[in-house]
Amino acid sequence: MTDVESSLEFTSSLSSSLPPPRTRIFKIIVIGDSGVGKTCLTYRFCAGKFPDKTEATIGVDFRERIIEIDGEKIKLQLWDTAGQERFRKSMVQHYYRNVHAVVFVYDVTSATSFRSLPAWIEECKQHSLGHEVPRILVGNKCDLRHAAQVGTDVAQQFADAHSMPLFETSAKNPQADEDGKRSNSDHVEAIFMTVAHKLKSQKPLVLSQPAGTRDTVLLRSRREEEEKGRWSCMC
Ligand SMILES: Nc1nc2c(ncn2[C@@H]2O[C@H](COP(=O)(O)OP(=O)(O)OP(=O)(O)O)[C@@H](O)[C@H]2O)c(=O)[nH]1
Repeated sequence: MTDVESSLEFTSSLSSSLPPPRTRIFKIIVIGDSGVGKTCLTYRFCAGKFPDKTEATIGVDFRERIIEIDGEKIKLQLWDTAGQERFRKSMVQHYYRNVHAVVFVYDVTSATSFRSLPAWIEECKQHSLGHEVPRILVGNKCDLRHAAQVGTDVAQQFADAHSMPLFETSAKNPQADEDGKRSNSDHVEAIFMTVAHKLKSQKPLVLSQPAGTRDTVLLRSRREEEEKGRWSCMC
């Protein structure tokens, strides 16, 4: 055996004895009034489609997706929280524990849901979520443009005032942009990928199973569960 061969053999036996790389998990909470489309947005990102039917979230639903950025697999754990006060009460403390990012959602066809945003921001503040936690603002249901009550300019002003990027999107209908290439469904992807890129530069906070082993299976089985029904928790 040559020196090169023996060194290759050594390297390969070394790498097989090293523990497999671990996947970082990031918890992202999605909040906003009831009916703005939090379930549909998270489902679209994790299951790749608009759900056939939804019901008001009770407590919280979890959805997960593993994505790869710059060669590293990271897991986004989306907490789809209940918008209705009566379904939130017992859970609120859990929502805000160890949060890595927040997605605020309003419905572009509901001025009320937009007016509620300061209250959602205040709730975050009361649970000690500082400005170091990345936050983004999402105006959903853009496929219903004709019924819009919240203009982009007003939403952008609000986003700027709170130092958040604004995305307007539709969890439902991909609509071709003027150039005919991009669509609102790309925005759903872009929204969570933007968050992921921000999180990627953070230190590992929670470690899960080795990448590419149980996580993938877990994700698949959860997707299957999504197909069958809901997977929720009221803790
Ligand atoms: N047209 C349109 N309808 C949407 C869109 N997203 C959600 N919806 C509809 O809006 C309704 C509420 O959607 P959900 O995703 O359940 O809303 P939610 O914010 O999770 O509501 P809670 O669980 O009560 O907090 C459902 O009837 C959805 O089909 C969208 O982008 N376009």
